[in-house]
Amino acid sequence: MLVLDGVVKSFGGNRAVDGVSCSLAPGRITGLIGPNGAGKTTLFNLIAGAHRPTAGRITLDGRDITGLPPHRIFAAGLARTFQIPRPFAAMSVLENVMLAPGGQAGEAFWRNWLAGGSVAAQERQVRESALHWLDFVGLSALAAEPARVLSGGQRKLLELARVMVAQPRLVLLDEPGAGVNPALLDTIVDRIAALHRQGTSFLIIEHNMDLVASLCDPVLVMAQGRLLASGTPGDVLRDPQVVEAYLGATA
Ligand SMILES: Nc1ncnc2c1ncn2[C@@H]1O[C@H](COP(=O)(O)OP(=O)(O)OP(=O)(O)O)[C@@H](O)[C@H]1O
Repeated sequence: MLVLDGVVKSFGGNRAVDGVSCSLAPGRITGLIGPNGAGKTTLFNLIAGAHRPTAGRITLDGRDITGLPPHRIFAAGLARTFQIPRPFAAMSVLENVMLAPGGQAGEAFWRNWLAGGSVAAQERQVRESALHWLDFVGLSALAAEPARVLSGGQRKLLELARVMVAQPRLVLLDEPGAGVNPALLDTIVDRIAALHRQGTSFLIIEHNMDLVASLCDPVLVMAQGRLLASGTPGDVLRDPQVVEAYLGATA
């Protein structure tokens, strides 16, 4: 569903992503692991349109999305969450979920997204959908609270609800397990698995190997901007090149 062909991103002389080619099959939860600075987040930024590739091509379901702005890529069915979610602290949890993604003027975005009807009817539709997804991630009881009361893990769940309102086919999650307490981590894993069963595909950057092993197959490994290995979680974690890349990065 997503194909990367020779994707490069240079920052000055530093090739943060150095010729990555791979394809993601639909219906999978693909993991993306690698030591700090390997280029994982930069690759996400390229796929989601936050950065323009220096070279290479990215296609989504056969459509060239290389260099498109984030809101166009989102509208094409690809959503992403951030490593450190920053909800609008003073707005309610529900209002945060109702916000249009990608810095769009909310009203105009949803008007294009939804078919016909009055503005009031459309707002009702977005609100109902937001409430549904809040319930799905277990945050309904906090809908009216300001987002500032949410813990790190709850903010991750809020982000998940927020992207699901537009029903993307492929979701990029940047470290869903980072800074999340063990009880909420189980909820996050369970919700991702449920969305996967309902047909959503995922690409997940994660350092928590338990999370990777329980959700992801296949797993892609990046090191120094390049794709180093891919396979089942068991295979890649046993791969001597992968072990060396991690040890080298911490040496
Ligand atoms: N906007 C930028 N300008 C300059 N250099 C950047 C920029 N973004 C990333 N880099 C560099 O690109 C390289 C890859 O960084 P990136 O954040 O993609 O790695 P990562 O694999 O996501 O790491 P982590 O696991 O620590 O999040 C690093 O050397 C980083 O310093």
